[in-house]
Formats: sequence, structure tokens, C-alpha cells
Amino acid sequence: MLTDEFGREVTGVRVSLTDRCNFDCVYCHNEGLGDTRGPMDPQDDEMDTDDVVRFLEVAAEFDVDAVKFTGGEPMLRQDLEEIIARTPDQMEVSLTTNGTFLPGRAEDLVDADLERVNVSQDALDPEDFAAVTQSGAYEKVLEGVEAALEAGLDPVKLNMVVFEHTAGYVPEMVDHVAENEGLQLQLIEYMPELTGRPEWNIDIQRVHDWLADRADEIEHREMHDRRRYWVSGEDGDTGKGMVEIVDPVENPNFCANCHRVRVTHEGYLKGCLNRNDDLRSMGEMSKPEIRDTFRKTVENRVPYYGEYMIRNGDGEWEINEKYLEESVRA
Ligand SMILES: Nc1nc2c(ncn2[C@@H]2O[C@H](COP(=O)(O)OP(=O)(O)OP(=O)(O)O)[C@@H](O)[C@H]2O)c(=O)[nH]1
Ligand code: SF4
Ligand code: SF4
Repeated sequence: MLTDEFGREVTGVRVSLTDRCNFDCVYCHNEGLGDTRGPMDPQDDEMDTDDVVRFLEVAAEFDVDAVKFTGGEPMLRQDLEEIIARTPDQMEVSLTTNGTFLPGRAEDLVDADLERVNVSQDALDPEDFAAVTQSGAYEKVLEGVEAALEAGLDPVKLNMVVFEHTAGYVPEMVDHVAENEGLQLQLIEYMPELTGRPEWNIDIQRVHDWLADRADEIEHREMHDRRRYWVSGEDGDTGKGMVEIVDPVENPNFCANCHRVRVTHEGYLKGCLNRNDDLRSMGEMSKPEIRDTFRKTVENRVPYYGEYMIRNGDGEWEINEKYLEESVRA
């Protein structure tokens, strides 16, 4: 297992398979690279099936035991089932998707060995959903969630970014997962530093406080030091639904417990979601070269908040000057 100099073992990889998407969510950060893009056809700059599998085989040699496929919208890749089927057996395979392509395909993904899925669902109302995702696919997403449950994916996590447009839906979404077995909810802090529009931000601490009152039980997940709230439905069944808060913004504890390396759709290793100054290409590389590049990426990982970004004398976050001269895009 590889460990960075801050003692953070790398146990998971997040592989973006494309930056294409059929949605255009107002908060999208596209794995920290900026906006997604329009054309729905496969693009030349995307890693091909063998590139992805070769990288995963190397990651498995370093005891990485989980892979998450992301995008853009990873289900736009027609070879997704093949990639999943060829993923080393030791890895738990999960997928983050907008859900629109799950109907009719969820079972194939399960047959390929997909274990669980996260589906973005920001509202329980078609109009608000359309305003956030700039798509009219609300019903399709609900069908996608249903298809995932029916195919046996467990859990199905609903991803909801909490910001001005969606915060009002939090109580309803919490009730929704409390009352529906198999569903969990991830409330994701809005990241103004990646998406712009700071005026849409809301204080995530208010959500923590509200959930602490609402929950029957609270636990900490080691990954990112995330808080998990177990909530029951109106019928009083305890521990039915789980709500997790993903709150990375200005949170050194989150970064201190970060165990993931990312891969961009073009095949660059990326040590941190928020940084694009430490990208290392794996293009055309043999396995020994990928091994070295993976090692180098891990060696150079730093927690973003608390080390890469530190507070100055006025209490403001700024880049730690020791990293200012060290940008790589190799
Ligand atoms: N800053 C930061 N944000 C993250 C990280 N991991 C997840 N997020 C945020 O959470 C969003 C949803 O993540 P997902 O890929 O669905 O799932 P996950 O939160 O990683 O959770 P699991 O399914 O439990 O692995 C991402 O788009 C990010 O905005 C991370 O390591 N750093
Ligand atoms: S569905 Fe995901 S990838 Fe697509 S625009 Fe929305 S946030 Fe971005
Ligand atoms: S170091 Fe922090 S910001 Fe960077 S990926 Fe890890 S948790 Fe996210």
C-alpha cells in the first residue's frame, strides 16, 4: 500500500471516464477540471478500455481496494460494462451517475459486478430539478433510481448538493430516504471555489445541527471524517435511513482523512480534487512506467486544507508559499 508523507494511505481511486454529460448542472465541477461539455459522441482524448484496465491493474498491485467510476456522465461510455467486468476482483466497484441511463442498463452493470451506485438527485420537484440540472430528465432519474434498486445495487445513494436552490428540500429528502429501504442520502456541501457564485452558498453547519436533532444515532466515518446520521421514518422504525454529510470546504479534518487518487478522462493522475497543478499523464505508458507515475503522485499528495491552503495572519486561507513554485503537469 502506498502512503503519502502525511500518513494518508491510498486505498481508493476515482476514475473519470469522460467529461461529456447530458446534463449541465449549475454546480458541476467535473472532478475539479471545470465544466463538462456538449458532444455526446465518444471523444479521442478519452482513455480507451485497455488504458483504464491497465491503470486499475497497477492500482491493485498497490492494494487499492475500491474504484469509483465518475465523469462527466460515465454511463455515456458504452464500454462501461466491459471496464467493470475487467476491474481486478479485489476492488469494490461503484459508480456516480446522473441516473438517466440506468433504466434498461442497471442489470447489465450488476452482471458485470457493479456493487453500488450514487445517483444525483437534488430535488423532489421536476421544476426545481430542471432549474438545477438544466435538463428535463426528472422522471427518467426517478426511474433510474428504481432500476438500480430492482437490479440489487445496495445501497443506492442519492447525491444532493446543498445550496440556495436545493436547501429547502433537505427535510423532504431526509424523510424520503428514511422511508425507503435501500436508499441513502449524501448531502454535499456546495463548493464555491470550484463552481463560482459564492452567493449561492449556505452554511453547512446549519444542516449538521438540524440533522443532529433529527437523528436517532450519529457516527463518524473514517474516510474524510464524515458524519453519518441515522434517521427513522414517521412510523418510528429506528435506523432505517442513513444521511451522510460531505463537507470538504475549508475542512482540514476532511483532507487529513483523504485516501483517494483521481484519474482524469484523459489519463492524468490527479492527487487532489481541488488542484490541477499536480497532474501526471499516463498516456502511452507501460505498466512499470504507470507504477512509477502512481508512486510519484502519491509521494506528492498534500492535504489541500491545512497544508496546501493555510490561514494567514488575518485568518484568510491562502496557498502555502512552499507550493507556489512546485506546479507540475507532466
Ligand atoms: N473536496 C472533495 N470532495 C469530494 C471528495 N470525494 C467526494 N467529494 C464530493 O462529493 C461529491 C460526490 O461524490 P461521489 O463520487 O458521489 O461519492 P463519495 O462522496 O465519494 O462517496 P462514496 O460513494 O461513499 O465513495 C463529489 O462530486 C465531490 O463534490 C474528496 O475527496 N474531496
Ligand atoms: S450530472 Fe454530474 S457531470 Fe453531469 S453536469 Fe451534473 S454534476 Fe456535472
Ligand atoms: S485533499 Fe482535501 S480537497 Fe483534496 S481531494 Fe482530498 S479531501 Fe478533497
